[in-house]
Amino acid sequence: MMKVFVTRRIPQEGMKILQKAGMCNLSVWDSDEPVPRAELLKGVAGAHGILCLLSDKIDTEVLDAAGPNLKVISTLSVGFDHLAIDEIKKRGIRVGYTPDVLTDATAELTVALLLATARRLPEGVEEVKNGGWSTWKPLWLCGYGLSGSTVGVIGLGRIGLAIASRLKPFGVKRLLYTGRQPKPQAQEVDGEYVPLDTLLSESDFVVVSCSLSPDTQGLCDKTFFSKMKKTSIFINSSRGAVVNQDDLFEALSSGQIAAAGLDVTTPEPLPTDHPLLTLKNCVVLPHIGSATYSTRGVMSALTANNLLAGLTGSEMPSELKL
Ligand SMILES: O=CC(=O)O
Repeated sequence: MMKVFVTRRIPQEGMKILQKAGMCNLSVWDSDEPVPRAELLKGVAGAHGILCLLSDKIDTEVLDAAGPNLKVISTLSVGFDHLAIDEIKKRGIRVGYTPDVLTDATAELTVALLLATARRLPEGVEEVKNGGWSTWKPLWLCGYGLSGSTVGVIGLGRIGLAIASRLKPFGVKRLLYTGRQPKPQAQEVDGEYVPLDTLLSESDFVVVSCSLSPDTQGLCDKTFFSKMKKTSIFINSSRGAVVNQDDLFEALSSGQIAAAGLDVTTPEPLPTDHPLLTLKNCVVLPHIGSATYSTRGVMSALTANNLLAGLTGSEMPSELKL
């Protein structure tokens, strides 16, 4: 039997696959809350496989605690910035992740967040509840629309492209994008590859959909926001650390940009007394991009199948090329 540590309660689709395989000695941190670090270090000792989440930092200390048996780390996420990839590669450990299966759900959520932010839905809902809705007023709760607008996507990967193709039918006039290189798939959305400065100065909506890497860490800072229009909206559904949140707070409170919608923050959860939460023009969601019942079930199954393939040395449905 192979020893497997699962760092959280996960949708049953994945657990059933692991149990049915009959080859795993399963140990599960059976809670909806994250495993404490000390329990993680204890739980992985001698493990052949680790099934983890994006909230578990898998670094040298965890790899050392697991020891030489460790063959595979399978993460229930498309992002892998929580994994010490260089060290994992050096040790010959394989990594499974969950691309593609969460693209639609995450793109949908990003569009919902963009519309909610641009049309000020949370503020409107609040006004209805607190009696602020006195009558129909021509100048009240006005926001910004997509029709005739320019949208800029930073990182036109799987999710960025899915966001762009959902936004286009709202009447978007120009779709700009940046990234390491032009993408042939951009044709599907008439995307124009432009320098970042052009994207920032011409877009009415700036949507961040890139992965977190040393290149993108802190990319959205004071200089970045200073290049955006005063009427433009900033949306991030990738990773919180792409944004300098102090600079974002400044840009939002000074009127440098119109509004921001974030599905990701640093840290997560964002403390309830965080300055960003005092702003009416900032909509913050609790990292729910992939949170549909069906998507989470499919992610769970894929994570389990990746893990099993890693344990048996066979081809993984979704292996991260290291
Ligand atoms: O953020 C979510 C993921 O990486 O799957």
